[in-house]
Amino acid sequence: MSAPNMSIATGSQPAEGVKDSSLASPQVTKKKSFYETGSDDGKAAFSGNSSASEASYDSNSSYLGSRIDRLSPIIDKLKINRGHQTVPGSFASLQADTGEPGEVDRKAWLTNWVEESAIHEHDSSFPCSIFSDGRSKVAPEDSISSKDVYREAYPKRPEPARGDDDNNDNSSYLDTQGTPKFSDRLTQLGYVQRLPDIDGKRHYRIELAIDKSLEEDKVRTRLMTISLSSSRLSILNRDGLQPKLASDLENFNNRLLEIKRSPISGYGVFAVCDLEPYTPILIERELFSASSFDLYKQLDALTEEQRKAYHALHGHRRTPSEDIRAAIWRTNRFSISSRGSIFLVASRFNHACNDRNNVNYAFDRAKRCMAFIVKNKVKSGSELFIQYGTGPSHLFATWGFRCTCGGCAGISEEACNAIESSNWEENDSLRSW
Ligand SMILES: C[S@@+](CC[C@H](N)C(=O)[O-])C[C@H]1O[C@@H](n2cnc3c(N)ncnc32)[C@H](O)[C@@H]1O
Repeated sequence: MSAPNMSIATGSQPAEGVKDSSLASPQVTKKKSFYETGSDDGKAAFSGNSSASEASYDSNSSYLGSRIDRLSPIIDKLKINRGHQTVPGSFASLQADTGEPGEVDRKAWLTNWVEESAIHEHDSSFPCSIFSDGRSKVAPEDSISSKDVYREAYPKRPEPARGDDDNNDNSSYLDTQGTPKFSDRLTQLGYVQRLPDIDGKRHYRIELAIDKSLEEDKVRTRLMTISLSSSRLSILNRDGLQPKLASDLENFNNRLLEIKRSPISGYGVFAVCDLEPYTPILIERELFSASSFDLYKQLDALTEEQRKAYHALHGHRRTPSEDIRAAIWRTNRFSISSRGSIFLVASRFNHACNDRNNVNYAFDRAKRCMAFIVKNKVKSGSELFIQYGTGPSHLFATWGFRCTCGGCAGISEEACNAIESSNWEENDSLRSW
């Protein structure tokens, strides 16, 4: 669809504050700089001399309340994109035929460059959103997109302009019940400010308020990005050990999985309902991460309750004299950047070889949490397995157990003896992920 009268904010003029009356609160009682309400991240994002960052707003506004982390000033990045003719991804734009700012805000949306055309800036530059991590472009997987903002701003897509047949499809915005898809998305339109016309075209500054919880809502790993608000999970152990978790660990149940005794060995993790492929079943923050050099220091830093939970984990001693604290760490750690991280619930996953393991996992470095998803359909009551190592010999040499998963041939007595007599060569393999 082309938008012949669309114009993009240049941001070349300083923002004077919130001009728009419906996106920001009409009753501006207190003007406040974004520096005051943003998180540290948000502050960093505004460390440049963007005039937009000086914008004032009503901190009590439902749109720009304290949940808002930062605005995305359009202006700085114009220089970066100067001279380019196209940019992939989304950017802020305005719908055609807007009038006064009051009208503009209702029609403003983020639009996708690939899908829709827009009029370039007079200097061929493009407005972009700025993220606190310094990116200027909106990646396809970012939650900030035309549809997000659009959905936030409008429960229903407005009627297309007369004669604009291309614009008649709500399917990407609304689900079969007519309610917005992804309504959990939290991107919000900040405000729109009319600037002086340039070359007879209307010009606006558009600022996007990105809800702080937008980033917090996502768990990003190399396998998947999970939107917490649309998942049935929250990050377990996010703020330290949950009360009662140490004592309840052995009965843990998050309505997708539970810990209980396993026919394979000790405790295991089991599906409590039928699970579809790729269902996230557990997102758990690490209890701590350690190397063999600072393990005891990390353990000393745990609370009493955390330590109790740690000591309840299974620990395989390689020698009778091995310190049980080290044995527990070696038995349960997940390898992350050459350190070993402990996850209390995830420590109960048993291993299965070959196709028997049905759970994948990957780490979100920013949030320090491991996300587990099922690989294939899993029946309620089935045991959930991850893969620790490459086969029975490796498992025995590294963790000292003989695999009984049923998915492999196991390991013979002779092979075990051979490994044992090789003097338990120091094998520091970690479970990889
Ligand atoms: C990280 S723990 C897993 C949970 C453990 N079953 C428990 O009770 O806490 C690893 C230990 O579980 C046992 N285990 C895990 N997978 C196994 C398998 N496939 N066959 C036999 N034992 C297994 C071994 O004793 C291993 O050292």
